[in-house]
Amino acid sequence: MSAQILSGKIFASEFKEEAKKQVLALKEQYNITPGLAVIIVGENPASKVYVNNKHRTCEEVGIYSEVISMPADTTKEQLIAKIDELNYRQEIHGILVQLPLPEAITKEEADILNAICPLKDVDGFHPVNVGKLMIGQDDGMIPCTPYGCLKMLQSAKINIDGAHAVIVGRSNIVGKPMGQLLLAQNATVTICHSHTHNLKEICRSADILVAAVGRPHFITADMIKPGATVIDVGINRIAPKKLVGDVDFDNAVEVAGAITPVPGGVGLLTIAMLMQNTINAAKLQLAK
Ligand SMILES: Nc1nc(=O)c2c([nH]1)NC[C@@H]1CN(c3ccc(C(=O)N[C@@H](CCC(=O)O)C(=O)O)cc3)C=[N+]21
Ligand SMILES: [Mg+2]
Repeated sequence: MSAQILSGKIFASEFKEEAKKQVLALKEQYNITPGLAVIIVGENPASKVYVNNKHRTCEEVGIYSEVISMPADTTKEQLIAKIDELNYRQEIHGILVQLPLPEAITKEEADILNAICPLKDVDGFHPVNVGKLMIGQDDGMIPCTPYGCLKMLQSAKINIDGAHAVIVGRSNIVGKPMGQLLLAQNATVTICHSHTHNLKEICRSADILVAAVGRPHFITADMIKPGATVIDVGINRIAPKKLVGDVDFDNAVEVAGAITPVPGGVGLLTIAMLMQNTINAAKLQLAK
């Protein structure tokens, strides 16, 4: 039997509808429009596509959005000065610095992201928000991709409590926060990576398998337990117009119980949750 396809398009439109309602309610009750500022440094073509998608989605949901383009030779100090300006602007509730940064300032990434006020950190990358997620304090920002994956699992009524969740990949953006979120929902969590022994056997014991490796077709059908839920977080551009995930979808779909496609999967959820985080940020700032 072929797996249920977990369509990012359908879940994202559900989450965006929820976001729209909250935007209207904020307007009605407090006369506030959530505002998002996205900073893009340099000329990365993929980044431009993503930033445009974010801007368009803001319009769709009713969020005010500003895209701030800075030249590739922007210094760390100039970028932090811009972030600081946005930290102080009341109508901006969320700040996102699009990654990757140009090579010249890649090494300063931590200092740059730490300059964002944690209350406006809609990526959830600031150490304060990472810490809040770790200790289960629910007034922080949750990174958009894992947040979207969790919301999708809940919306699809896939059991998390007591399930074995195996995450392949230990990045700060996906693997680690995904593990914390699933743990908070009472999953038994295993995080695997490039040094893991017996990867295939561990993956095969997963009820929920999250692939966030960054290698095309890394997860093959023989690594999947029949009936398992497979979430593919990979976005690998293997040709100018050809995007594939980390999962060998065509074969995996015959084994899994439910599976996300690429494209049309988790990427769309990521943007939808950025909308939700901007709204959450506006609500948090209202309370302060
Ligand atoms: N500070 C920061 N925050 C991010 O959240 C962030 C970032 N930097 N840098 C790059 C990654 C990547 N990312 C994606 C967002 C949407 C899609 C998406 O919408 N994908 C669609 C279409 C993709 C396409 O066709 O190009 C899909 O999968 O169907 C993908 C990837 C956010 N990122
Ligand atoms: Mg099947």
